[in-house]
Amino acid sequence: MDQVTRRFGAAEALRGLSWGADAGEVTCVLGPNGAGKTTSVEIATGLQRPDGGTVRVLGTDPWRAGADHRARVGVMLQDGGLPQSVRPVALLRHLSRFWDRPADVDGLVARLGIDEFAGTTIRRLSGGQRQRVALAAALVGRPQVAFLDEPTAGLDPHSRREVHGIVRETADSGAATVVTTHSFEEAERLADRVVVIVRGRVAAAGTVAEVAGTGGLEETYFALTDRQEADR
Ligand SMILES: Nc1ncnc2c1ncn2[C@@H]1O[C@H](COP(=O)(O)OP(=O)(O)OP(=O)(O)O)[C@@H](O)[C@H]1O
Repeated sequence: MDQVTRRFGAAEALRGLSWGADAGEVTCVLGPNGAGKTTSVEIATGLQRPDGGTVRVLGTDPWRAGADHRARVGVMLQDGGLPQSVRPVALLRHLSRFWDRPADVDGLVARLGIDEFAGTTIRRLSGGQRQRVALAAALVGRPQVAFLDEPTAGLDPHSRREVHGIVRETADSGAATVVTTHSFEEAERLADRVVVIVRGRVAAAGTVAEVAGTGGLEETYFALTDRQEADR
């Protein structure tokens, strides 16, 4: 996306935001609460329309994109948006039928431990369980681009490890894989590239080594965000 702006009333959520993600790479998007990460993911997936700037995903404007484009883009949002009264495996099987070559549902179910709560409706799942179903739902169509909004937030260590493996494999299979996170450890472990968003603008972008420099990602992050806070 290039020079994207988005305002909500008087609040400028995105103030000329420009960043990209390449195929075959994990791009981790970091930034304080309210920086604009979710807004930019929702714009990139066509769920919100930007006020200004240019957005292209697989060469297409996501706001105007049709079903063919949307079938090639996987998205996991923070609040899930899953149907509440369905059981998880039934949901994933149902979704998998939208694609000619879906992912192996049984494999995803086993890896994410979804079989342990297969008989429970989504309404009654714990937060972390629901999140694992939302991740599987985002990836079941083997998307060429995956937007995963805080996929590991609140997950237990085993689930987090499994999600890291799945994210890596998604990128290795060729997908541009965008992951928002508040975890430096996660970004350092997973990311090929890092984008730091502060108050609706990109404060730093590049490989982990480029952004982290000699001091490490955490130190760089605090230097960038403390400075921006001081600029308010
Ligand atoms: N629908 C809306 N109406 C009004 N303000 C909104 C709306 N959506 C987002 N905002 C505001 O836009 C800014 C960016 O929010 P966004 O959710 O993109 O942040 P974020 O970086 O994803 O934060 P977090 O780390 O908390 O998930 C915030 O100030 C938020 O209050």
